Amino acid sequence: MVKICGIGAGYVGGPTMAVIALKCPSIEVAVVDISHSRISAWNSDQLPIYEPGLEEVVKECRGKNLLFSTDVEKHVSEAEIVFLSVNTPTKARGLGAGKAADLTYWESAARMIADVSQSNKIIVEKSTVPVRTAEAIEKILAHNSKGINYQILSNPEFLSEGTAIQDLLNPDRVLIGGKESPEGQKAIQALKDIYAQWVQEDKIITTNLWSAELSKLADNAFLAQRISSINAMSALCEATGAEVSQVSLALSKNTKIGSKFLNASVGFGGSCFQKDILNLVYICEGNGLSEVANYWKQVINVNDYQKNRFVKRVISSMFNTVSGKKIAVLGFAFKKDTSDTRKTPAIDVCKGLLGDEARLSIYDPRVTEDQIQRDLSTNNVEWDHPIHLHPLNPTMVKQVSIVRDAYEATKDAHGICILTEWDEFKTLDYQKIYDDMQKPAFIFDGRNILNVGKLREIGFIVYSIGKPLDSWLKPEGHAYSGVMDIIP
Ligand SMILES: NC(=O)c1ccc[n+]([C@@H]2O[C@H](COP(=O)([O-])OP(=O)(O)OC[C@H]3O[C@@H](n4cnc5c(N)ncnc54)[C@H](O)[C@@H]3O)[C@@H](O)[C@H]2O)c1
Ligand SMILES: O=c1ccn([C@@H]2O[C@H](COP(=O)(O)OP(=O)(O)O[C@H]3O[C@H](CO)[C@@H](O)[C@H](O)[C@H]3O)[C@@H](O)[C@H]2O)c(=O)[nH]1
Repeated sequence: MVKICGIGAGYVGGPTMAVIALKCPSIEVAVVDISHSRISAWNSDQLPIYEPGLEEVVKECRGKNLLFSTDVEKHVSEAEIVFLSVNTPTKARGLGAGKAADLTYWESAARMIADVSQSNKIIVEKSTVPVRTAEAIEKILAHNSKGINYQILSNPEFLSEGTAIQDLLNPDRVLIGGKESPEGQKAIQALKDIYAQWVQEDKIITTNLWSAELSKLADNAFLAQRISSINAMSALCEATGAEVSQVSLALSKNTKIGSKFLNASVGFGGSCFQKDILNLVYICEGNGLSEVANYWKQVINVNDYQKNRFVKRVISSMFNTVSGKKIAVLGFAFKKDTSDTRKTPAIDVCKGLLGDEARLSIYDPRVTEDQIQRDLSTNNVEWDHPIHLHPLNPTMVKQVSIVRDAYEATKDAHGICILTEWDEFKTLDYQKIYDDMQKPAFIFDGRNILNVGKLREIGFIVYSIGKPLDSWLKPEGHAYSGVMDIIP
């Protein structure tokens, strides 16, 4: 039986390797991680991450051709192909801090591979890495090769959280970058053979290493750029009386533009977009391309502007202060159908409201109390490191209570902020919620999921991103005096 090993049992490594095991019963798949808690969760009924369909895939394969282990060295040494899916967060300190990718986890995995290998291996970069990282890993491996031949491939992952299993089972494309040498081509073919078990051949694209590495950064930059573009339009809609969902609809019918990633929101979140764009900016700067760097940096600036704008809107609408007022926060995950909170806009919005001394009552159907408290008490640069590497016992944020349902969160509240588009928020009994709130009762819909007309009929004062303003709310230019930016 062919043995493969996935290093890193996170959001990418876990689901990706599980789907390979499902689709390739003749391959033995070991998923390894340095985190004991993560591995024991993968071996339990409570998987460490929530993804629709994941549990079924894991249950189908675990104990047959899929195993999870902390014995990293054993499984790496036995494998013919090693997939690297370790985290590559933004560097927090030193050269390139705040922009460059932190390759500490990546490098330590590469050194470990060099130490324990006794046979030829194909090393597959699944993590998102700066362009030319394959060169660095090759240097580490070559320095300690003991005559072993390593072929490095770049095979970036394009899954989205919340739809990871669907995306893995039915990808738009699989991208494999490798060397043009005969050995490189042979390695590409070996990886192609795995994907070909369930992906149509014409969807498997092969390129050189650097194109594959850069394509992943470009992909995320283009997606995030669309969201910042529509979010920028949402501000203009509010100023002019246009409605952003109507503008999106009109744009989406242009086949040259297409319909996806045109939902205006409180801002994009997730572990990838900001980190990968910052990395791209850093690489551009390093290559002397300051205009290109500034172009992409603007995508993040608009995202920060959108989050700031939202907080200022809440505070200015509520008589320029939320001090001591109860604000219900519905949704904390960075998008629906995931428990992931990395870089969720909810963190910045909540911190902004806390900065004005609001009392927050937060409800999210999937995110734990402990996670929310950690996120609100941890400083920004540590967010995208894995949870189990965060400091223990963070200081609890006192003005925050985390509750078990939306009705409890909104009871006696002065205002509601919708920060994640969970389906259940669309069907709440808003009449009951209104009756139980302080008056005037405000709703700030950061995801445009609610029926504004119906809410106004009930009596709410409503703000919905990019929609015509309630007569109560002032146009933007006049609304924000005296309220500081939450994200400098
Ligand atoms: N999350 C996504 O949706 C997504 C999608 C596509 C690509 N990516 C990229 O994939 C990579 C992984 O992302 P993730 O979200 O799965 O991260 P994650 O933090 O969920 O998982 C990474 C895991 O790697 C483990 N790890 C770190 N160093 C290790 C080592 N030396 N040996 C063994 N295990 C080690 C960590 O303990 C952690 O469990 C990143 O580069 C990310 O940019 C993520
Ligand atoms: O029209 C939209 C679409 C998304 N979002 C927000 O953008 C963020 C990212 O969403 P999404 O891209 O769906 O989720 P991710 O799991 O972060 O997936 C992105 O990041 C992954 C990691 O690199 C890539 O693999 C995927 O292709 C890429 O879509 C979330 O906060 C969404 O709410 C919007 O505000 N408006």
